This record gives sequence, C-alpha cells and structure tokens, in this order.
Amino acid sequence: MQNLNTLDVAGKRVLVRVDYNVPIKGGVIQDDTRITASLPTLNALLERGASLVLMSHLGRPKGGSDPKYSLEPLQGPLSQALGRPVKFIASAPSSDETLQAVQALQPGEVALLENVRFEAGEEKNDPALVEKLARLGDAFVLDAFGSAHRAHASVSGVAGKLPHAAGTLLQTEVDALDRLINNPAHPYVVIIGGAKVSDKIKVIENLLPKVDKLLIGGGMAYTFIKARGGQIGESIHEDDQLELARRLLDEYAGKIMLPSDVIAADAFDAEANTQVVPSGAIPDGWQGLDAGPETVKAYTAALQGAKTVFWNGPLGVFEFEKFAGGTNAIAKAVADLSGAYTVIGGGDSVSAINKSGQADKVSHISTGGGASLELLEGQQLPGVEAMQ
Ligand SMILES: Nc1ncnc2c1ncn2[C@@H]1O[C@H](COP(=O)(O)OP(=O)(O)OP(=O)(O)O)[C@@H](O)[C@H]1O
Ligand SMILES: O=C(O)[C@H](O)COP(=O)(O)O
Repeated sequence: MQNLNTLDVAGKRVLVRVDYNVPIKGGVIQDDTRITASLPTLNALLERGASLVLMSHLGRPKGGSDPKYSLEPLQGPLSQALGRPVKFIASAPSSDETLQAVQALQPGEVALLENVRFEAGEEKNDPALVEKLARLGDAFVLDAFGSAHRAHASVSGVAGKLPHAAGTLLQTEVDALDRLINNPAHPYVVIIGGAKVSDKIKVIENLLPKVDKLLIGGGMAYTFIKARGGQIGESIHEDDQLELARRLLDEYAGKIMLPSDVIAADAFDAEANTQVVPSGAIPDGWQGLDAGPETVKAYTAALQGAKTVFWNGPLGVFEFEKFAGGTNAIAKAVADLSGAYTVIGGGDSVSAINKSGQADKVSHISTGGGASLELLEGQQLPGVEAMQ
C-alpha cells in the first residue's frame, strides 16, 4: 500500500476517511477505541503542516439525513483527544457550503464532516458524489480499516481522484491480520460468536481447513445445535443455514466445538428467570442467552497451548449483566494466554476486552468487525486495493 510518508501534505488540505462508527447512547460515546486508533495518523499529518477534513459514516441511515445518526456528538471527544478545536460542518458533505467551509481551513486546523451516509450516492459509489467529495481535499488518506471492505464513494471512490496513501491504522491492521492468514503458528484456535450465522458462516467455512479448533458461541451456536438434532427452544437460529451447518459439522467434526450447556432464559430480558441446561435440551418457551459453566471451562481449556488465537463476537447477550459471564470469561482466557499471538476483532468483543481491563495483554485489537472477517476469509478489500 502507498505509504503515508510519501504523500506531500505540508500546507495541503488532506481529506481523511476515518471509521468513527462508534456505539453512542443518548449522545454519549460508549467505546472510543476507534477514535483513539485514528490519532497517530491525524497527529502525524498535523505535525507535517496539513489541515484535515475528516469524513466518516455512523450507523446505517437510509441514504438521507437522520439526526439519530449525526456525527456531531463526536466533536467534543475528538477535540479533547486531539488537544485542539475541531470544527463540525453540519451541511451535506457534497454541498458548496461544506466546500467553502473547508477551503477556509488553515494548516493545523481540523474539520469533521457530517455522516457521509446521509448522501444517497455514498453506498452506490456514485461518480457524481465521488467528484464532489474529492473537491474537499488536495490529497486523500484512507485510515478507516473498519470500512475498508466497503466499495463506497468515501472509501475506494475518492482514492481514484486524489493523490492518496494508507493511514497508519489501516497499515497496522493489515500487517497484524496478515499473521493470521499467512503461516499462522499452530495450534491455531478461532472463537466465533455473535448473533447471525448468515453473516459469518462464510468465514467459518473458509477458516475450518486452516485452524486446529473452531469454537462457536453466542446466538450462532443454536443453528448448529439444531442442525445436530438438538432441542433449542426459542433460541435464535436461522433455518435456511441448517443444511450448510450440517455439512460443516459432518466434514469438520473433530475441529468444531459447540456449547455443551447454556444459560437459558424465559424471556429476552435483563431480568429474565434463568436456568443452566444442556445445550441440546432447552425447554419450550426458553432460549439460550449465554454459555454455561461447563462450556466456559471447555473453551478455556481448548485455548490452552494455542499459538495463534482469533476471537470475533460475544458468547452471549453480554449487554445484559446476567448473560455477560461467558463473554467476560473468554476475554480473560484470551488475555491470560502466554506465548500466543492473540487478535480480537468486532465491536462487542473489543468492548468486552476493554471492560475487562486486560486489553493490553492482547497482541492486537482490531477496529474492524466485518473488515477483519473478510480479510480472514481471504478476500481483497476494496479499500486496501485502492491504496495499492
Ligand atoms: N444467544 C444469543 N441470543 C441472541 N443474541 C445474541 C446471543 N448471543 C449473542 N447475541 C448478540 O449478538 C450481538 C453481536 O453480534 P455481532 O455478530 O454483531 O458481533 P460483533 O462482535 O459486534 O461483531 P461485528 O463488530 O463484526 O458486528 C450482540 O448484540 C449480542 O447480544
Ligand atoms: O462497524 C463496522 O463494522 C464498520 O464501521 C462498517 O459498518 P457497516 O457494516 O455499516 O458498513
């Protein structure tokens, strides 16, 4: 990828695509990993005499402006993190008003654009939008690793119109994940959790031949347990994925681990009644919302001796205290491993490791959820390709 140091930025206005798609509740940022991760690139550009125009998406608005997804709540925290004021530009990123506002920037000044997904052309990589966004900078830096798997106007589109380079976050992420793809040290253990099988079944399928063990957890385990003939009560599952789950279980019986027991709840609720039951014998009216104690023990044991570990996705509905135990236990087990190269990716698993206070014991914390999974699947990411 084009190196940031080769880009001429002194006295220039640099358009930087960051990924500030951060969890926000009631206007308050819940996890600032992605903001902190963008600072090395931003500070390096500022030190070299650039002015910055920061561009990101937030959430999935439907191609129109929606106050719920405004990036304005980031202005304060970002100013604080950078130690200098950040100007928030509320007008549409493609508008002349925005162009005029960024043209007024002096070296060392920083502007944050409104959510680029408020533009209907963003996700379609519309050439007209690409032209308008490209007007905002003299050069383009892609540092949004979390969005590098999106062939959108603000990611790969503008790269074709301006001198460009990869930011240090993008470069660091690609290098760190490369160690999982090319000659990972064995035993190689992968833990995949989260809610939807259909989102992650491809990565599971592609990883199975390469790993020694694949531990499946969270909501996605129930499709596999049902495929094996288990009773899953009301647990989340995807019937249209049963066939593929069955095939993978047949083909890779020795590698796939599924929960043996679960914490079942009588409702999807923080205050639900709970009981520990075998994962294949969940009573009608009950649903599995977390890994049970035997499962936690077995998964922790399976991690021992691993030389390479990748974890994506929570092992339960960790947003509810009662069902966070499995996720927290895995966070601790991964952090406690010694002599292993450990990588955690995906918003929820990263906030679990941050909350556990043991993030510094993990080799690499990826800011990419879908992006890190697509890289691991062996796909070329449009953002990475655009920086070649
Ligand atoms: N047993 C379960 N039943 C229902 N939902 C579950 C269960 N286990 C986990 N979940 C939910 O899965 C969601 C997270 O899934 P997801 O696949 O988005 O993971 P992630 O780590 O955030 O990855 P990414 O950042 O790639 O989206 C959480 O909101 C969690 O509550
Ligand atoms: O959080 C993420 O994974 C990235 O910001 C990409 O978001 P998206 O899945 O809405 O494109």
